[in-house]
Amino acid sequence: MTTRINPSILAADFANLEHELGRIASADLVHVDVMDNHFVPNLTFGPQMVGRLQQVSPIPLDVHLMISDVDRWAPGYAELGAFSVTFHAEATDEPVALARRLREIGARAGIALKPGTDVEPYLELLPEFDQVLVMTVEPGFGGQSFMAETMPKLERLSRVVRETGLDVWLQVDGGISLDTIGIAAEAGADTFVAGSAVFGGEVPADRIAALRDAAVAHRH
Ligand SMILES: O=C(CO)[C@@H](O)[C@H](O)COP(=O)(O)O
Ligand SMILES: [Fe+2]
Repeated sequence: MTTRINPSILAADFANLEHELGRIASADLVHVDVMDNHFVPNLTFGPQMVGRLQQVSPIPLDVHLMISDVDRWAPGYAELGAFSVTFHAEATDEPVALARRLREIGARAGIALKPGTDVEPYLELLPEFDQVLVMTVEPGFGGQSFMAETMPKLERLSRVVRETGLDVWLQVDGGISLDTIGIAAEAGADTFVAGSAVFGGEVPADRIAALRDAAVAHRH
Protein backbone atom coordinates (compact mmCIF):
# COMPACT_ATOMS: atom_id res chain seq x y z
CA MET A 1 0.00 0.00 0.00
CA THR A 2 1.22 3.48 -0.78
CA THR A 3 2.33 5.76 2.02
CA ARG A 4 1.94 9.49 1.45
CA ILE A 5 3.58 12.34 3.33
CA ASN A 6 1.83 15.71 2.93
CA PRO A 7 3.67 18.60 4.59
CA SER A 8 1.42 21.38 5.86
CA ILE A 9 2.54 24.84 4.81
CA LEU A 10 0.85 26.24 7.90
CA ALA A 11 4.27 25.73 9.50
CA ALA A 12 6.18 27.27 6.56
CA ASP A 13 7.51 30.80 6.14
CA PHE A 14 4.51 32.68 4.72
CA ALA A 15 6.79 35.37 3.29
CA ASN A 16 8.66 32.82 1.13
CA LEU A 17 6.09 30.26 0.13
CA GLU A 18 7.44 29.52 -3.34
CA HIS A 19 10.84 28.76 -1.82
CA GLU A 20 9.21 26.66 0.92
CA LEU A 21 7.33 24.62 -1.69
CA GLY A 22 10.65 23.90 -3.40
CA ARG A 23 12.03 22.50 -0.13
CA ILE A 24 9.25 19.90 0.10
CA ALA A 25 9.25 18.77 -3.55
CA SER A 26 10.04 15.18 -2.46
CA ALA A 27 6.70 14.98 -0.65
CA ASP A 28 3.58 13.53 -2.23
CA LEU A 29 1.22 16.49 -1.89
CA VAL A 30 1.33 19.86 -0.20
CA HIS A 31 -1.33 20.28 2.49
CA VAL A 32 -2.97 23.70 2.41
CA ASP A 33 -4.98 24.67 5.51
CA VAL A 34 -7.71 27.16 4.65
CA MET A 35 -9.20 28.78 7.80
CA ASP A 36 -11.89 31.44 7.95
CA ASN A 37 -11.87 32.59 11.60
CA HIS A 38 -15.44 31.28 11.85
CA PHE A 39 -15.36 27.50 11.59
CA VAL A 40 -12.07 27.69 13.52
CA PRO A 41 -10.63 30.59 15.55
CA ASN A 42 -7.78 31.25 13.12
CA LEU A 43 -7.37 32.82 9.70
CA THR A 44 -5.04 31.79 6.88
CA PHE A 45 -5.60 32.18 3.17
CA GLY A 46 -8.37 32.11 0.59
CA PRO A 47 -8.90 31.16 -3.06
CA GLN A 48 -6.69 33.85 -4.56
CA MET A 49 -3.68 32.76 -2.55
CA VAL A 50 -4.35 29.05 -3.08
CA GLY A 51 -4.72 29.65 -6.83
CA ARG A 52 -1.28 31.20 -6.93
CA LEU A 53 0.21 28.32 -4.89
CA GLN A 54 -1.34 25.95 -7.40
CA GLN A 55 0.53 27.75 -10.21
CA VAL A 56 3.97 27.57 -8.59
CA SER A 57 3.87 24.32 -6.61
CA PRO A 58 6.03 21.43 -7.87
CA ILE A 59 3.64 18.95 -6.23
CA PRO A 60 -0.18 18.80 -6.22
CA LEU A 61 -2.33 20.60 -3.64
CA ASP A 62 -4.23 18.82 -0.87
CA VAL A 63 -6.62 21.53 0.32
CA HIS A 64 -8.06 21.20 3.83
CA LEU A 65 -11.01 23.56 4.25
CA MET A 66 -11.68 24.62 7.83
CA ILE A 67 -14.41 27.03 6.83
CA SER A 68 -18.14 27.52 7.21
CA ASP A 69 -20.50 27.93 4.24
CA VAL A 70 -18.47 25.23 2.55
CA ASP A 71 -21.15 24.40 -0.04
CA ARG A 72 -20.57 27.84 -1.47
CA TRP A 73 -16.76 27.95 -1.29
CA ALA A 74 -15.42 24.42 -1.81
CA PRO A 75 -16.13 24.08 -5.57
CA GLY A 76 -13.96 27.14 -6.26
CA TYR A 77 -10.91 25.34 -4.88
CA ALA A 78 -11.58 22.39 -7.18
CA GLU A 79 -11.97 24.77 -10.11
CA LEU A 80 -8.59 26.33 -9.53
CA GLY A 81 -7.01 22.91 -9.93
CA ALA A 82 -6.49 21.51 -6.44
CA PHE A 83 -5.78 17.77 -6.56
CA SER A 84 -7.97 17.12 -3.53
CA VAL A 85 -10.48 19.25 -1.64
CA THR A 86 -11.41 18.11 1.86
CA PHE A 87 -14.27 19.76 3.73
CA HIS A 88 -15.48 19.19 7.28
CA ALA A 89 -18.46 16.94 7.92
CA GLU A 90 -19.51 19.42 10.63
CA ALA A 91 -19.71 22.26 8.08
CA THR A 92 -22.42 20.95 5.73
CA ASP A 93 -25.78 19.16 5.73
CA GLU A 94 -25.20 17.91 2.20
CA PRO A 95 -21.84 16.10 2.18
CA VAL A 96 -22.75 13.77 -0.67
CA ALA A 97 -23.99 16.52 -2.98
CA LEU A 98 -20.85 18.53 -2.31
CA ALA A 99 -18.53 15.55 -2.87
CA ARG A 100 -20.26 14.83 -6.18
CA ARG A 101 -19.83 18.43 -7.25
CA LEU A 102 -16.10 18.34 -6.41
CA ARG A 103 -15.60 15.10 -8.33
CA GLU A 104 -17.54 16.47 -11.31
CA ILE A 105 -15.13 19.41 -11.43
CA GLY A 106 -12.20 16.96 -11.35
CA ALA A 107 -10.89 17.07 -7.78
CA ARG A 108 -10.67 14.20 -5.35
CA ALA A 109 -13.31 14.68 -2.65
CA GLY A 110 -12.39 14.41 1.02
CA ILE A 111 -14.40 14.55 4.23
CA ALA A 112 -12.80 15.58 7.52
CA LEU A 113 -13.93 14.63 11.02
CA LYS A 114 -13.07 16.62 14.13
CA PRO A 115 -11.83 14.53 17.09
CA GLY A 116 -15.29 14.54 18.69
CA THR A 117 -17.25 13.61 15.54
CA ASP A 118 -18.49 10.03 15.30
CA VAL A 119 -17.47 8.14 12.16
CA GLU A 120 -20.42 5.71 12.09
CA PRO A 121 -22.89 7.92 10.14
CA TYR A 122 -20.28 8.42 7.41
CA LEU A 123 -19.31 4.80 6.81
CA GLU A 124 -22.13 4.20 4.36
CA LEU A 125 -21.13 7.32 2.43
CA LEU A 126 -17.57 6.12 1.79
CA PRO A 127 -18.12 5.31 -1.91
CA GLU A 128 -18.83 9.02 -2.43
CA PHE A 129 -15.36 10.00 -1.18
CA ASP A 130 -11.73 9.58 -2.22
CA GLN A 131 -10.32 10.46 1.18
CA VAL A 132 -11.33 10.63 4.85
CA LEU A 133 -9.36 12.96 7.09
CA VAL A 134 -9.35 11.91 10.73
CA MET A 135 -8.29 14.99 12.69
CA THR A 136 -5.81 14.05 15.40
CA VAL A 137 -5.99 17.52 17.00
CA GLU A 138 -8.77 20.09 17.27
CA PRO A 139 -8.61 21.96 13.95
CA GLY A 140 -7.29 25.51 13.95
CA PHE A 141 -3.61 25.49 14.83
CA GLY A 142 -0.35 23.72 14.09
CA GLY A 143 2.01 22.46 16.76
CA GLN A 144 -0.60 20.74 18.97
CA SER A 145 -0.28 17.31 20.60
CA PHE A 146 -1.47 14.19 18.83
CA MET A 147 -4.73 12.78 20.27
CA ALA A 148 -4.32 9.00 20.40
CA GLU A 149 -7.97 8.64 21.44
CA THR A 150 -8.95 9.25 17.77
CA MET A 151 -7.28 6.01 16.67
CA PRO A 152 -10.32 3.71 17.11
CA LYS A 153 -12.04 5.82 14.45
CA LEU A 154 -9.19 5.15 12.06
CA GLU A 155 -9.19 1.44 12.87
CA ARG A 156 -12.91 1.30 12.14
CA LEU A 157 -12.48 3.12 8.81
CA SER A 158 -9.54 0.97 7.87
CA ARG A 159 -11.51 -2.22 8.50
CA VAL A 160 -14.44 -1.01 6.38
CA VAL A 161 -12.16 0.11 3.54
CA ARG A 162 -10.40 -3.27 3.57
CA GLU A 163 -13.64 -5.24 3.69
CA THR A 164 -15.33 -3.28 0.92
CA GLY A 165 -12.23 -2.94 -1.26
CA LEU A 166 -12.93 0.76 -1.74
CA ASP A 167 -10.07 2.98 -2.85
CA VAL A 168 -10.41 5.59 -0.10
CA TRP A 169 -7.27 7.17 1.34
CA LEU A 170 -7.18 7.51 5.13
CA GLN A 171 -5.47 10.70 6.21
CA VAL A 172 -4.37 11.88 9.65
CA ASP A 173 -3.63 15.50 10.47
CA GLY A 174 -2.31 17.09 13.66
CA GLY A 175 0.64 16.30 15.89
CA ILE A 176 2.17 13.84 13.43
CA SER A 177 5.89 13.40 14.20
CA LEU A 178 8.49 10.64 14.34
CA ASP A 179 7.04 9.77 17.77
CA THR A 180 3.41 9.45 16.64
CA ILE A 181 3.39 8.50 12.96
CA GLY A 182 3.84 4.81 13.78
CA ILE A 183 0.70 4.81 15.96
CA ALA A 184 -1.37 6.26 13.12
CA ALA A 185 0.17 3.90 10.55
CA GLU A 186 -0.64 0.90 12.73
CA ALA A 187 -4.22 2.10 13.08
CA GLY A 188 -4.54 2.15 9.28
CA ALA A 189 -3.61 5.63 8.06
CA ASP A 190 -1.89 5.80 4.66
CA THR A 191 -1.66 9.59 4.22
CA PHE A 192 0.13 11.70 6.84
CA VAL A 193 -0.02 15.46 7.19
CA ALA A 194 2.87 17.01 9.09
CA GLY A 195 3.52 20.70 9.61
CA SER A 196 5.93 21.42 12.44
CA ALA A 197 7.62 18.01 12.11
CA VAL A 198 8.64 18.86 8.53
CA PHE A 199 9.32 22.60 8.62
CA GLY A 200 10.78 22.51 12.15
CA GLY A 201 13.89 20.81 10.77
CA GLU A 202 16.85 22.41 9.00
CA VAL A 203 16.26 20.24 5.94
CA PRO A 204 12.56 19.47 5.39
CA ALA A 205 13.39 16.80 2.78
CA ASP A 206 15.27 14.81 5.45
CA ARG A 207 12.25 15.04 7.75
CA ILE A 208 9.96 13.86 4.94
CA ALA A 209 12.20 10.85 4.29
CA ALA A 210 12.40 9.96 7.99
CA LEU A 211 8.63 10.23 8.44
CA ARG A 212 8.07 8.09 5.36
CA ASP A 213 10.44 5.38 6.64
CA ALA A 214 8.78 5.39 10.07
CA ALA A 215 5.30 5.10 8.57
CA VAL A 216 6.30 2.28 6.21
CA ALA A 217 7.91 0.38 9.11
CA HIS A 218 4.58 0.41 10.96
CA ARG A 219 2.22 -0.38 8.10
CA HIS A 220 0.55 -3.79 8.17
O1 LIG B 1 -5.29 21.28 9.91
C1 LIG B 1 -4.36 21.50 10.66
C2 LIG B 1 -4.57 22.25 11.93
O2 LIG B 1 -5.89 22.58 12.03
C3 LIG B 1 -3.04 20.94 10.33
O3 LIG B 1 -2.91 20.64 8.97
C4 LIG B 1 -1.80 21.52 10.95
O4 LIG B 1 -1.13 22.39 10.09
C5 LIG B 1 -0.86 20.42 11.32
O5 LIG B 1 0.24 20.96 11.98
P1 LIG B 1 1.18 20.07 12.93
O6 LIG B 1 0.30 19.55 14.04
O7 LIG B 1 1.71 18.96 12.09
O8 LIG B 1 2.21 21.03 13.38
FE1 LIG C 1 -4.89 20.42 7.97
